Amino acid sequence: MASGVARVDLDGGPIKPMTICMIGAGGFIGSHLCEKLMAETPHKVLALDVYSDKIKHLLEPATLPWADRIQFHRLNIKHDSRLEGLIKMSDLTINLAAICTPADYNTRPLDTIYSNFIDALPVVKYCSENGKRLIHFSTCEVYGKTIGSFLPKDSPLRQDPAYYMLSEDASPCIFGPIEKQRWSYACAKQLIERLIYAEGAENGLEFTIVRPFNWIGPRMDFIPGIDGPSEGVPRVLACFSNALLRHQQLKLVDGGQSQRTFIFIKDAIEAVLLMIENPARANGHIFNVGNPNNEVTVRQLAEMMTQVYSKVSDEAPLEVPTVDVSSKEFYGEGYDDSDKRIPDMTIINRQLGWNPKTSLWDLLESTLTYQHRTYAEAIKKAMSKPVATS
Ligand SMILES: NC(=O)c1ccc[n+]([C@@H]2O[C@H](COP(=O)([O-])OP(=O)(O)OC[C@H]3O[C@@H](n4cnc5c(N)ncnc54)[C@H](O)[C@@H]3O)[C@@H](O)[C@H]2O)c1
Ligand SMILES: O=C(O)[C@H]1O[C@H](OP(=O)(O)OP(=O)(O)OC[C@H]2O[C@@H](n3ccc(=O)[nH]c3=O)[C@H](O)[C@@H]2O)[C@H](O)[C@@H](O)[C@@H]1O
Repeated sequence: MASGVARVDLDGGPIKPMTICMIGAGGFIGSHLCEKLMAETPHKVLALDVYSDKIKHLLEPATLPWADRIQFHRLNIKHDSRLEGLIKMSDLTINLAAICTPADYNTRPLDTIYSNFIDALPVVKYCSENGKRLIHFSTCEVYGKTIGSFLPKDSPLRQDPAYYMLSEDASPCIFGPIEKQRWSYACAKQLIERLIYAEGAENGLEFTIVRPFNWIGPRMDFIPGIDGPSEGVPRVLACFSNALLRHQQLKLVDGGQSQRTFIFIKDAIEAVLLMIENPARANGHIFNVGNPNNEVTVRQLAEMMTQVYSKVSDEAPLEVPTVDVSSKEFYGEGYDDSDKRIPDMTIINRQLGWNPKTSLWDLLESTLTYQHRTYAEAIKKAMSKPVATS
C-alpha cells in the first residue's frame, strides 16, 4: 500500500483488509482494478483468468511490494472444480469474465449466451450458498435502444431527456427482434442481472451490479495481427487505434451516427473501489458507471482520435481519414446498434458521491500516447515484412 494511513469508508468507519476473488482479472478492466488494489489498498486478490498477459507486470518479479497480496490462478470457469473453493476463501467475488466484443454477438451467439449467462450461474450460486458478497459486471447494453429512437426523426421529444436518459430504476430494456443476434449479449446480461436480483430478494445474496458505459483506456482489447488475431475485430477504440497506427482509414459503420459516452478507465475504477469498500452503500444496488459529459457520435470520435493521434505521434493525418462501411459488411448478418447511451448518474451520486473527471480529449491523449508507445514499432516491423505470394 502506498501510505501507512488507515483507510476509512465514506461513513468514517475503518476498512478491514479483505480477500477478493476476481474472475476475469486478466482482462482490460481486471488489469486496471488489480493495479489500483495493489497500489492503494491492503486487500488481497485471487486473480482468476485463462490469460495473464495484461497483469504480468503485477505478478513478476516476486520482489514487487505487493507480491504476497496477488495470486494468479489460470483457470476456465466453465469447467474447473477449484472455483467454489476460491470463492469460499474470499470475502468478496468480482465477476468480470465474459465475451464482450460486438463482433462476436451475431457471429458466435451461442458462445456469447453461454459466457454471459450459463457460465456466470455457478458464480452466483456459490456466492449465494456460501454467504459471500458478489459484484457482478453487467453492461449498459441491457438498456438496448432508447425510447426516443422510435419517435419520428424530427420529433422535438427526441430532445427531452425523458426519452433518452438511461436510469437504473426507470428505463425499460428495449432489444431488437431475435434474428438480430446482436442482442444475444444484452439479453444474456439482462437475465443474469434478474437472477442475481432474485437471489438477493429470495435468498439474501449481497450483491452489486455494475453497468459500465464504454470504459476505455490502455490495454483495451488487442491490436489485430500484433497481440491478437489478424482477422479479429475488437471494440471501437482498438479498431480506430489499429487504423491510425497503420495509416489506414477509420471505418465508420453505417455512417458513424450512433452516439456513445466514453469514460476513462481510471475514473471508472475509482467508482468500483468505492463499491468494494462501502458494502453498506453498494449492496442491493445496480449502478450506471459512465461519463455523461463525454458524448460524441462515432464519426466525431473518429475525427477527434485522428487529431489526437496526429499530435501524439507527430505524423500528419490522411487527407480523407474515414471511410463509410455498412454494418453487414463490417459485422455480418444480424448486427444492430444502440443509438444513444447517456447514463443517469443520480443513484451512484447519492450512494457513493462519485463523479467522473476526465474529458474525452484528455483520455484520448493519454490512451493514444500509450497505443503509439506500445505498438508503433511492432506495426512498422509487421508492415515492412514482405507479403507471402503463392
Ligand atoms: N470495457 C467496457 O467498457 C465494458 C462495458 C460494458 C460491460 N463490460 C463488462 O465488464 C466485464 C469486463 O470487461 P473487459 O472490457 O475487461 O473485457 P475483457 O475481455 O478485457 O476481459 C474479460 C476477461 O475475462 C476472461 N474470461 C472470459 N471467459 C472466461 C472464463 N470462462 N474463465 C476465465 N476467464 C474468462 C477473459 O480471458 C478476459 O481476460 C465484462 O463482463 C463486460 O461484459 C465492459
Ligand atoms: O462498452 C460498453 O459499454 C458496452 O458496449 C460495447 O458495445 P459498443 O459500444 O456498440 O461497441 P464498440 O465496438 O465500442 O462500438 C461502438 C460504436 O462504434 C462503431 N464502430 C466500431 C468499430 C469500427 O471500426 N467502426 C465503427 O463505426 C460500432 O458500430 C458502434 O456503433 C460492447 O458491447 C461491450 O464491450 C460493452 O458491454
